[in-house]
Amino acid sequence: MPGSEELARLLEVRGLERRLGSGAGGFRITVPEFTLSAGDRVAVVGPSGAGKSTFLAILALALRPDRAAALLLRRGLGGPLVDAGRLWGRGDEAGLAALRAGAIGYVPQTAGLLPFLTLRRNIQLTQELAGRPDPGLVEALAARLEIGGALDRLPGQVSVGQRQRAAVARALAHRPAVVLADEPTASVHPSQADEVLRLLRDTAEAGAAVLLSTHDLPRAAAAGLALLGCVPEEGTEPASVLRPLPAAA
Ligand SMILES: Nc1ncnc2c1ncn2[C@@H]1O[C@H](COP(=O)(O)OP(=O)(O)OP(=O)(O)O)[C@@H](O)[C@H]1O
Repeated sequence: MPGSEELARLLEVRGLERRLGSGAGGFRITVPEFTLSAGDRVAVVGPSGAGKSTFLAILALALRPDRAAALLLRRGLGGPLVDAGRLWGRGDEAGLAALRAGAIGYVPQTAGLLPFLTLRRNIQLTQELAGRPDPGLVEALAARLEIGGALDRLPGQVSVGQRQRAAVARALAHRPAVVLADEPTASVHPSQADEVLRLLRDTAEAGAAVLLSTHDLPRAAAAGLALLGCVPEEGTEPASVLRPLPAAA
């Protein structure tokens, strides 16, 4: 019988590797072991170009790993751990799409909103794909992220910060088990950045796991996030490894 710690585990990675490009112009990222459980809040930190976005894109199932001894995701507490590595291996695009839609909320670094849909429709999209419509939650997220007045505008008609906050709302609107946010506070005003972090904290307290990347180590540490380092490795080619870091003093 699995223990309660195992049942709370929402994401599990072991022996993961991905290479981008080749030779001196290439890059390799390795993740020996990484897990996220319900309630976890983790910040990936590291220098620019160290591989934070690549790591998040792999976990979001947007980028295929070259090798993964385990890449497991759970759609929610009580559900089974699904082997995404096996889905990649057998080219099961429908299975991967269902796992992305049901388990993951992803904020890409450049927001990734569809330009021909209003902010409201962009946010509703994750609810539709997951089969969890909830117009009240769209309104509540928009109000909290201060984009309520912009919901019926297109992404091209709002500021970069408003687009980024809409991307955060879209990633949370379907109540995913795992939230992956690539620098979600990079383009927003400092007071709104704190509110984004509070919203992600509340999301974790409601039973999700939250992993974000950031260059703002002081804000992440002050918000009580655990730190995961994307650490450049010495060697013949540019490479990084993901390792837990001690809590910042
Ligand atoms: N297609 C590619 N071919 C070769 N190298 C690539 C490719 N795409 C990205 N890279 C390299 O992979 C490394 C990791 O990039 P990534 O965007 O994941 O870093 P990051 O830590 O998120 O950076 P930043 O903090 O600046 O956003 C970089 O050194 C980048 O130059």
